[in-house]
Amino acid sequence: MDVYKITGGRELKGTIKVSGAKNSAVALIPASILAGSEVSIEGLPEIADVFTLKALLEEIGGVVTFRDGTMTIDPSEMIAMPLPNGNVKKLRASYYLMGAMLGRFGKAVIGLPGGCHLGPRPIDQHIKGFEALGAKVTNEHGSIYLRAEKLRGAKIYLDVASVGATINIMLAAVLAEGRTTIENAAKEPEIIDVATLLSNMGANIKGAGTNIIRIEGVESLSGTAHTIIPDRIEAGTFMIMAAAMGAGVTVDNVIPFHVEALTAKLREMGVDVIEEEERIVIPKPERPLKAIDVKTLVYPGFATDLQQPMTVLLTQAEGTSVVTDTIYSARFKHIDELRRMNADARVEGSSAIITGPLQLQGASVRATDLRAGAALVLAGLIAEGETEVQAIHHIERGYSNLIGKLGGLGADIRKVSLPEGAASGKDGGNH
Ligand SMILES: CC(=O)N[C@H]1[C@@H](OP(=O)(O)OP(=O)(O)OC[C@H]2O[C@@H](n3ccc(=O)[nH]c3=O)[C@H](O)[C@@H]2O)O[C@H](CO)[C@@H](O)[C@@H]1O
Ligand SMILES: C=C(OP(=O)(O)O)C(=O)O
Repeated sequence: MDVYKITGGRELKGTIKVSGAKNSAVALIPASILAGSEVSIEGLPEIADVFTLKALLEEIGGVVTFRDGTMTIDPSEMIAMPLPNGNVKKLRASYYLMGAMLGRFGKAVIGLPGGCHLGPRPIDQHIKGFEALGAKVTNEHGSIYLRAEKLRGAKIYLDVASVGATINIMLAAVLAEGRTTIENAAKEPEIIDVATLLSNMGANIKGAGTNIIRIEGVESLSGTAHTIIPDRIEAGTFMIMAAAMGAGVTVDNVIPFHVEALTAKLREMGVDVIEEEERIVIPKPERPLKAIDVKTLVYPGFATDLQQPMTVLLTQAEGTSVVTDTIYSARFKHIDELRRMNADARVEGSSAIITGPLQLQGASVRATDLRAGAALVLAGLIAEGETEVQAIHHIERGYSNLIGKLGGLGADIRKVSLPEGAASGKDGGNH
């Protein structure tokens, strides 16, 4: 079993480079299924979710290479192979295979997806969209079966502005006959990135990034080359780490506009955030930081994916902070682990209440999901003594070379392989 061991208390200093966006990557790779010829995507992060999607494309007959962050995918020999089990269960975003395979083949069988356990993660809006386009959708023995004689454009109103449903409906609609309108569409930057790839493949999409997306179906799509956007959540994680332990940190390869909600909140805490064209500089913050309230919202609001690392930073702020997650109200499993590390934090309904500042203490803790893992790494960087973070497979689904990147800033963090059952104190099992 692999764990991260962190000796806390070291200042972070220097430049840290952000990788390509996980939440774009996991949609761009399935989007390649729709092309008639080779697609290449540059700047992909080397994370478990990307390797799993590569394996899934190979399972359906894709010829895929992945070197130095560039994936080339030849989709021409792909077939509508059912994918009820195995790799599809390893990530939430395997649900994008539904839209892409339905669009290309008029059918798909995809096992219900995995991903982080953040409470219920329904896909009813995806299904509503597929049905509106003319697909018959059934759930048989834990797999979603999608079949369509012919997909026809439709007007679809999303009851919730879901990123996943917006992208999945775009994937299914680009080759459908006629016009599709997605109303109350989500506006996240990853949606624009996917629409850009599809447009460069020959799709006709207007309005991505606004709440109404219009798609005119086309006959066919062809291969293209695309460079992925930077990961705003990874960038935000590093900004929060810099606010907590930085002595002058530059976060490189970030679109400052994408992290504005976080920037505003850090400034409210008293952290100086300097925005440059593709970089953000955080000089050593003055102490004490101020307590603040945070509410997660759909983009451009404060991202739910940054809520967990933010709660750790707030243990270092003076006063009481309230963090409310309106997207995933149960995304607080890391709070119990933080309490083990001496944090004064508790959960009430969909909020975490944190009082600081308190000296965190190293402990053996377990990542319950991806961003909980990043939060615990941050807690380890702050804490006095050694912290062992278990279940790091969650972290490696979404952060590329985290150890190397933080080590480059001066953190004392290493990955250690322990014999099964040898982790300190707690069990390290999978969920
Ligand atoms: C709005 C938001 O912050 N979305 C984030 C969420 O997206 P993720 O794709 O997980 O979630 P969605 O944006 O699809 O869903 C947002 C909300 O709508 C609900 N829902 C979704 C689909 C559906 O069919 N029915 C339904 O009720 C969800 O339960 C959730 O409360 O996590 C992703 C990865 O962590 C992030 O990239 C997204 O930015
Ligand atoms: C929860 C996340 O990932 P996923 O939706 O892929 O589980 C995340 O990116 O924070």
